[in-house]
Amino acid sequence: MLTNLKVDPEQLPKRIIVCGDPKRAALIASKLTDYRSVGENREYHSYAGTWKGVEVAVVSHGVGSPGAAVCFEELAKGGAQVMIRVGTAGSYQKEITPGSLVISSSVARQDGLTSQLVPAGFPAVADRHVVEALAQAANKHEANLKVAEGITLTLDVFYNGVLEFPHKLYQKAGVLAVEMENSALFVICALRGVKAGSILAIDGYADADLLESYNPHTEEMAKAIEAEASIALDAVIQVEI
Ligand SMILES: O=P(O)(O)O[C@H]1O[C@H](CO)[C@@H](O)[C@H]1O
Ligand SMILES: O=c1cc[nH]c(=O)[nH]1
Repeated sequence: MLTNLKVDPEQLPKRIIVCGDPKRAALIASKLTDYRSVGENREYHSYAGTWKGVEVAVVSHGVGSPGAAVCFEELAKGGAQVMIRVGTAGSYQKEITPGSLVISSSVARQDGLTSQLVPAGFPAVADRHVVEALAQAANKHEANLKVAEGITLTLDVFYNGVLEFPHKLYQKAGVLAVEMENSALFVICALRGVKAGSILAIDGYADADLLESYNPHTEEMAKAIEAEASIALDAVIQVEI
């Protein structure tokens, strides 16, 4: 039994969609045929079912890299071979508009978790086959969906304190968007031999005052999350394992 997930590895498919919000996990799982809960503990809600005839799991990992890392490590221990994160992120670039999607090809590691796992020079990169599968699945999705691909940032901070966020630097460097768990996903999957990728729905501009403006509960976001979920499910069954 996986200790924190409380999932029996025998019940865990090798192709897994991960996402922060347990309610999003339930929503994605509801798209599967014969979906069932295979475990529930803390923020970790796990489901299994089939997508187009292939066994897939959907697991929530909560907010922030440390808690998410526990989830990713246990999934790897449980036999995961592909993990795709279906997340949300704030945009750094004017043309990456709210409601659009970003496929993260690699991550700038500004989280505390991975710096306690690997040296500073260790890269956080998605598996190229997963990136390709996501790009192809996105291409086949509805024509007017905006999808970009590139470098994203993982931070630990969501609401600011007294220090400046590094937003302007990363914006200048061409980073597309910021979120809070991809660094942990890409590093842990690289260490454990799991193919990883991530697709993110953009919920606004990250350099706005989030305490005032953050609202991921809009119809536009529901549509974007629905689209990224279908794209990720199509991609996760395409990758060779
Ligand atoms: O929507 P999820 O997948 O949780 O991703 C983003 O949303 C949360 C912040 O609200 C953080 O977990 C961030 O990474
Ligand atoms: O980490 C996150 C997630 C969504 N939106 C943001 O601005 N930041």
